[in-house]
Amino acid sequence: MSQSNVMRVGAVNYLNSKPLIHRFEEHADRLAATEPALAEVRLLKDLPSRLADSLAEGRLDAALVPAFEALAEPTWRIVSDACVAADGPVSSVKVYFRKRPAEVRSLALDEGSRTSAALCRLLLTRRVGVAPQRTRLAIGRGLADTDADAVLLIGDRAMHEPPAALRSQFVAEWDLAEEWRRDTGLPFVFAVWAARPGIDAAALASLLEASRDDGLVAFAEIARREGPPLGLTVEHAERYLRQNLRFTLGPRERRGLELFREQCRDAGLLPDAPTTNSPENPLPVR
Ligand SMILES: C=C(O[C@@H]1C=C(C(=O)O)C=C[C@H]1O)C(=O)O
Repeated sequence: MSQSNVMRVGAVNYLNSKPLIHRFEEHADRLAATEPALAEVRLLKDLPSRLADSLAEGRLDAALVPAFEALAEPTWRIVSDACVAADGPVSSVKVYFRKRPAEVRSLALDEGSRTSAALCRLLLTRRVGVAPQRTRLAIGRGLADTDADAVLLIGDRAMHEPPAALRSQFVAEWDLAEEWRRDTGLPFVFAVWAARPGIDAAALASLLEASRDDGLVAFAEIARREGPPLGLTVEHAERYLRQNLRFTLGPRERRGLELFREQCRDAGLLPDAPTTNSPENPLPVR
């Protein structure tokens, strides 16, 4: 906990995370009556990659972080079974190829991503044996701003179809959760709630679970509020929340996450050492 007894919680600022923080402040106020750790909770929103950095640097006490970072950082705990996952196409994590995957030498990676960036590298290595030079695609940039052979886009900006003229530059397109599912038969977990040591994990978990459970029955309301400002129809936004995404770390999601950890270790993207919530330190059970 920070010195002032404020619990600083960071959430991803994409549409895909809204159901996880539905009426978060109201739930925090209600639970504060019985949970002293929740007496003062502050919610901040940022890109997933920056949330992981802020948690690592002590600017946050807990955050919805890229699953890859949660697996990499041994001192964090995954504190909730609320997550951002997909069991089939996710529709907001796309790789656009200017060359056939086996010929890719340069890869531009969305600045907001850590998990999808690792998954993209993993799939390219495992499927076609390439390890391209990586560059960063800054958050304000798009497909037209890079001439990399392949480009990873995630989140809200990946939900819009590229205009036809731009699209014609690309020879292939991967939806990474769909590709993962094709190879493994399992869901893919993009983000999980992680906390620094010393945080009242049980109190925080009750808040995260209450918000998520409320969000799960509010897709229509969230889509109406959040879709149009992003340039999405309400129907599109609701379909995305309802059909593409999964918000609970169930047994299959856990298996997907463990397999991702194993494959990242095999590929040298994660250390061999025990990491967060590894079998030595299991994932939270509902
Ligand atoms: C499904 C998505 O999941 C996000 C992808 C992340 C990543 O690649 O590191 C991190 C957090 C998630 O919110 C998306 O942004 O489209």
